Amino acid sequence: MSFTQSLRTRWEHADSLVCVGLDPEPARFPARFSDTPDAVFQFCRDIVDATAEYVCAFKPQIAHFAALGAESALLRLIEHAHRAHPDIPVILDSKRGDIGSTAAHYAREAFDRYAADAVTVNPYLGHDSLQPFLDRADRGVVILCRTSNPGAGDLQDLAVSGNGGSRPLYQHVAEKIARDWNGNGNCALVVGATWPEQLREVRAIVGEMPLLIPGVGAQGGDVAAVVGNARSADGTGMIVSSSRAVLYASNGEDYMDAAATAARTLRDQINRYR
Ligand SMILES: O=C(O)c1cc(=O)[nH]c(=O)n1[C@@H]1O[C@H](COP(=O)(O)O)[C@@H](O)[C@H]1O
Repeated sequence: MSFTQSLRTRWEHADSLVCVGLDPEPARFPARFSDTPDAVFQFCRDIVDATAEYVCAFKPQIAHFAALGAESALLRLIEHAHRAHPDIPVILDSKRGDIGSTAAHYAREAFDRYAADAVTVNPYLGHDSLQPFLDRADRGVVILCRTSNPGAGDLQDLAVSGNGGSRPLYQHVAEKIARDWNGNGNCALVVGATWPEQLREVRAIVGEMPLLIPGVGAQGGDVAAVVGNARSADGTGMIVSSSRAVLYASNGEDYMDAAATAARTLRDQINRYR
């Protein structure tokens, strides 16, 4: 089943639009992991198992593993997620973007080495730089559009002209991808939860395309505004992602229960508004 199909199936069967982001920071792990050599894998595995019931996707962030030299933990974590929770797609967050010949290696890294169902990428090198990802029709290509960070507008809001008018670059990106780059139907866009107005603009441009929406929880995005502005016509269309607010809901012995409660609460909050 393709990424897009498995996402839609999971939205329906789990009745959840929540994605749990896996951003390991060992200094924030519960004390029981302090002498555990394989702490990164074990902590993330516990979070995956504790929250699986409440999510439509998992999103491991590659730098959080690579900076610790923990690529093997990332590999085993994705393997575990596929084996234990085969209906839940895994989005590798690596925000890649390079010339086509190098991009082909990044696509193999994400889809073949790590066996991710989808990957985040940066569109600013242009269409050919994403072609190796787009060609993998069964996998998802999740493309940065209007990011959640405070400086997102520095470049993404610059006015660009085309089609007889002028508009912000992120809107041009959204239209280009929806109209020209999504021939395999495997694209999704990243728009931060911290920008509800821009979410509304992007939804109006892209129709039913899935939006990955990070920025609720630790970054303070408002769930009601996100859902009101970003849901698709059928009340889905969103992968609302939270990392730290779920992972580090407790650093005590109850860390799994606390993470499960945080994921369930977010699911219920989203469902109230859609
Ligand atoms: O692509 C992403 O996932 C992403 C895009 C974006 O615009 N903003 C953003 O925060 N992210 C990622 O989403 C996660 C957010 O983590 P929390 O703020 O802890 O929920 C981090 O792993 C970020 O790298």
